[in-house]
Amino acid sequence: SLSMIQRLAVSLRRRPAAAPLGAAVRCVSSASVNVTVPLNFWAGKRRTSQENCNKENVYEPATGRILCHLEPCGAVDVNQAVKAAKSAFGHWSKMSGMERARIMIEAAHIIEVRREEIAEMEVVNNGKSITEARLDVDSGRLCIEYYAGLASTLAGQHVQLPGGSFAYTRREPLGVCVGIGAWNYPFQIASWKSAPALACGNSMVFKPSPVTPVTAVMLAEIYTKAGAPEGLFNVVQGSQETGSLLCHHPDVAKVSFTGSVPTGKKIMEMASKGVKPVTLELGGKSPLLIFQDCDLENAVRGALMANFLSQGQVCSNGTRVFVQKNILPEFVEEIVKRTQAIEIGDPLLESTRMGALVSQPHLEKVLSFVDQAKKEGARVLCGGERFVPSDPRLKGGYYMTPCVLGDCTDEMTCVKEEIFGPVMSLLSFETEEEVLQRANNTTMGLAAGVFTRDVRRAHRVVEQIKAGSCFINNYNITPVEVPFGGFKMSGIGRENGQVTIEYYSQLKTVFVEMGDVDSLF
Ligand SMILES: NC(=O)c1ccc[n+]([C@@H]2O[C@H](COP(=O)([O-])OP(=O)(O)OC[C@H]3O[C@@H](n4cnc5c(N)ncnc54)[C@H](O)[C@@H]3O)[C@@H](O)[C@H]2O)c1
Ligand SMILES: C[N+](C)(C)CCCC=O
Repeated sequence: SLSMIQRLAVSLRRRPAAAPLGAAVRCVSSASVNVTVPLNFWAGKRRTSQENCNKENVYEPATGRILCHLEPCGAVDVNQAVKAAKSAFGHWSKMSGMERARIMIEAAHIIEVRREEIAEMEVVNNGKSITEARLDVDSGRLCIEYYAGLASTLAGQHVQLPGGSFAYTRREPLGVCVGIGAWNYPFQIASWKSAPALACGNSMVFKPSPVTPVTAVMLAEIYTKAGAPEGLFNVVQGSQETGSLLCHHPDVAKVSFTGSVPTGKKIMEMASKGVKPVTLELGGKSPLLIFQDCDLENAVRGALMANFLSQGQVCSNGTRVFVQKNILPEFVEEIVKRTQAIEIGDPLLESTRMGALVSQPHLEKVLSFVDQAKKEGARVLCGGERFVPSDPRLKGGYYMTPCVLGDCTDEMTCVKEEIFGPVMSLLSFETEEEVLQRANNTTMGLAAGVFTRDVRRAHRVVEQIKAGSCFINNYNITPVEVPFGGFKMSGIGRENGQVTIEYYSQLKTVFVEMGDVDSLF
């Protein structure tokens, strides 16, 4: 039961703290870190590529400096990683759920001990604030703890058949699973994918985004240190070519992908060649519905959480903020005031609430969405401009001021397309029926939010919203105990929650005959 595993978790916590691993970096500051260790990892060790690849620059978003070089994996490296995962699968899949749980709980414990170090590296590689990075690390750890708890509960069913015969089902792992991640939550995504996969007895080869390759390798080291068999969790670096090699590999049983809709379609197409199941966690353009009977203070807080976490680079963001006409002026005044007060700057400072966007090209893309919105008639109520911090070390960083766009209409590009930056679009509405129709008028369906004090309205509205995660009087919380994933083009399958066990395992039915074969021949 869960309580038994919780007791196990507590008993492991009482053990002495794990010693920091080799590549530990403490107390970093922006512009001070250079990552020189190899970033590929298979069969229990960090590895340099065995191929003559062209190294790619990886940047520190806060400063624009080169942080490290990435060696993309080609076919030889990918084969090595998959071979290691296949070998580890043989051993891991034979272990009991309790045995697997023990190692996963130990990994969670090491993450807890190394929380600050992992969070700092996430900041240095991604640009988000240290405050948020700590929460991401916690979410990764909690996910591993949660699935450790479920590992020992995996079970089949016994079915009585006539004449004393019976059948039973076995819940079995799939084999080598591939995880492919986006750059916005590098450590959290690697944890959210590996935790259910490993709990079910699978092994994994994970490919992070080439923009943020650093922290997934730390997770690989942690699993190894926790006692996982060599090859259980491997990391191969690279872009499309590496991802494509993984999806097509004959020894890969499943692909779990987090990223954009266009790439998700390609992943599905590649996986279909081998009839491999896919989990797709894709983009969104989610609506946030603010009714006049809401608690306005909470609605403003919700809208800020729905738009500005991680510099607005969040798949589930509620970027289409529909506000009921009567409260629009009051809402605008408050949201603009609070948005202008967001502290932008060095993401490693405790006071910073908004760090740097992930890359120079991405910053330019987001700013061009703001320009386009202006051309199409939206009014910039605040922000939407490049920001240069006063600290000379940060002058080359990728900062912008968070933006609120007023006078938006449903046809504008800023309202139709995922911007993936700190840009909130405000839309006015009059009736519940009208706003529901407009909210659902999108090809995406990842999330949605509603702020109202009317409990009946709240449930009536979420029932009609076509989205995988609906928030009532809150936004962008993702406890690992509940499923997360999209409707429509926002994805297939779910991450987190008990249901994800089904996406990383398969049922075998065994028929047992207790009498003679009743042959027709
Ligand atoms: N639903 C979710 O849970 C979730 C979470 C985070 C991000 N996202 C989405 O991710 C997007 C932003 O992330 P991104 O820019 O890294 O996305 P992306 O689609 O460009 O890349 C995602 C990953 O796919 C890899 N990739 C790209 N082309 C590939 C190919 N042909 N074959 C195999 N792999 C390939 C990339 O190297 C990267 O690792 C946004 O649309 C966002 O909404 C969704
Ligand atoms: C933890 N958040 C902020 C809800 C992010 C979920 C993952 C999507 O990008």
